[in-house]
Amino acid sequence: MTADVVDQTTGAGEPLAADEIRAMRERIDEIDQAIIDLWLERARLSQAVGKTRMASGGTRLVLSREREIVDRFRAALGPDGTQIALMILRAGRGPL
Ligand SMILES: O=C(O)C(=O)C[C@]1(C(=O)O)C=C[C@@H](O)C=C1
Repeated sequence: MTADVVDQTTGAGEPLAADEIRAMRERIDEIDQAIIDLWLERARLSQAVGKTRMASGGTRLVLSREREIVDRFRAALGPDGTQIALMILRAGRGPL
């Protein structure tokens, strides 16, 4: 059953629940920003590694290293981890 008055922004049916949800959302927003910042920092580092390697006459990619990264994400997060790792890698080195 739905409460008589549902808070529009949180979707909660009671004021106390709405307060709790707002507090948890604050932390969720902080975490999301940290993920965005780390994502961008990692992409910049990945591009710098690629430039350094290619300037030294090396290869654009190191697939054994990519496999290691995909394996780590899959071991920690399951099948979603594989997808996340592939997106993270693409953000740095570009599409294969
Ligand atoms: O670690 C490297 O050698 C990188 O170039 C970085 C990175 C990555 O984004 O993690 C990117 C491309 C390579 O194929 C492997 C890994």
